[in-house]
Amino acid sequence: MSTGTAAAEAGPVGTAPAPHDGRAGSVVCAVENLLKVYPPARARRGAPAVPEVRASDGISLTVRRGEIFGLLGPNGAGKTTLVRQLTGLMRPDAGRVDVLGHDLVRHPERASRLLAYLGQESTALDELTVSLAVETTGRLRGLAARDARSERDDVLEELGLTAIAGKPLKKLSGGQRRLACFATVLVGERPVLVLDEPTTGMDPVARRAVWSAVDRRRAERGATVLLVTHNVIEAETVLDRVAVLERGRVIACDTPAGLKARVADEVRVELVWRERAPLDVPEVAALRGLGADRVQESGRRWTLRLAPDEARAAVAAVTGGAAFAALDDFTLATPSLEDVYLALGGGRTEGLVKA
Ligand SMILES: Nc1ncnc2c1ncn2[C@@H]1O[C@H](COP(=O)(O)OP(=O)(O)OP(=O)(O)O)[C@@H](O)[C@H]1O
Repeated sequence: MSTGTAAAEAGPVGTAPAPHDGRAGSVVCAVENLLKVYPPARARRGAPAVPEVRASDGISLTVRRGEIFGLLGPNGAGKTTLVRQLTGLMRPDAGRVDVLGHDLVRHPERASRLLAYLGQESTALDELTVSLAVETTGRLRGLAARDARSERDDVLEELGLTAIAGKPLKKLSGGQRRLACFATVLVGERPVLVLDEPTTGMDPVARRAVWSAVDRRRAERGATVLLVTHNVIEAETVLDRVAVLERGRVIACDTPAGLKARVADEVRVELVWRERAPLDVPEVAALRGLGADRVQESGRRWTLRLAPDEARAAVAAVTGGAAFAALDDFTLATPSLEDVYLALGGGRTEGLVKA
C-alpha cells in the first residue's frame, strides 16, 4: 500500500550502531552535498523543450534529536525533491543521507523503519475508513493486532477523529482527510516524522490538534520532525530551525528569530490600493522607484521593506496627501520570514503563504 507515508515495514527502530541515538541534541539526520538533477526533456508535440533542473544543488544540513526543523521555500525550490531523497523514495545523483546512523542512499529500504512520511498525496488510502487506514498502517509498521487497535483508538481520540472514524477517507472534506492521513503517521511510532505541508486545508482546530500532537511526541519521546512548509507564519510559530531553500540550494539555515534578526532594522509596510496605485502622485512613484528588491507588487497590494524612518515617511506620504483617496488599507509590521527570504536574495515568493 502506498499511503503517502513511506512504505511501511515491520521491524525494530534504529538497529544501527548508535553514535547518534540517545542524548538530546544528538544528530538524527545528516545530509551532505546532495545533488539531484532532473534531465532535460526534448520539445515534443507542441510542448517546448525543458532544460535540466538542478533540484538539489549541493544541499547539506543537520537535524538534531527533538528538533522541529523546517524546509521553507517558494514553489519549485526543491523541498519535495529533498524530502523524497531523505525518505529513501528517490536516489540522489550524489551526496550522503544519514538517518540515525543509517546510510539511506545505500540502504533506502531502511527508511520505513526510521521515519514516517506524510506526503502531499494520499489517494491510496481513499477507499478505507479512517479507522482502518490508521489500524492497517499500524499493522504494516509491525504492531500486533491488539496494539494496532489500541494505538488507533488513542490517536483518533487525540486528534478528535473518533466521530468520523467509520467514514471512508474519500467522503471526508480536504482538511479532515489531511488530518486522517496525519493520524496514520503517528501509529507504530517512528523516531523521525517527515511532514510535507501537513496542515494544508485544515481549519484552526485541526491545525492545533496537529501541532499539539507533534509537541507531545517531541516532549515525551524526543521525536524529531522535518517539516516542509510554504507558510511563513506557521514556520515562525512552530519551527526550532529552518533551512530556506531557493533553486535547489540552502540559502540560509538558522532559528526563525536568528533569521529575522538579519532584517531587524527593517519595517514591513503593506499598502492596498482601492483600484491601482496612483503613480501620478510623486511620493507614490518615488516609493516604486526604490526597486523590485524592496517593493513587491502583487495586484493592488504593495509590500515594502523599509528602514524605520523611511517607513514613517512613506506612511505619512500615502495617508496625508493626494494618494490617500486611492488607498484602501495599510499595515506596518516587523519583518517576517518572507522578508528574510527576500533580503537573502530569494527571487520569487510564489507559493509562500502569509496567513
Ligand atoms: N519528476 C520531475 N521531472 C523533472 N523536473 C522535476 C520533477 N519533479 C520536480 N521537478 C522540478 O524540480 C524543481 C523542484 O521541484 P520540487 O517539487 O522539489 O519543488 P518544491 O519546493 O517541493 O515545490 P512545491 O512547493 O511547488 O511543491 C522544480 O523546478 C520542478 O519543476
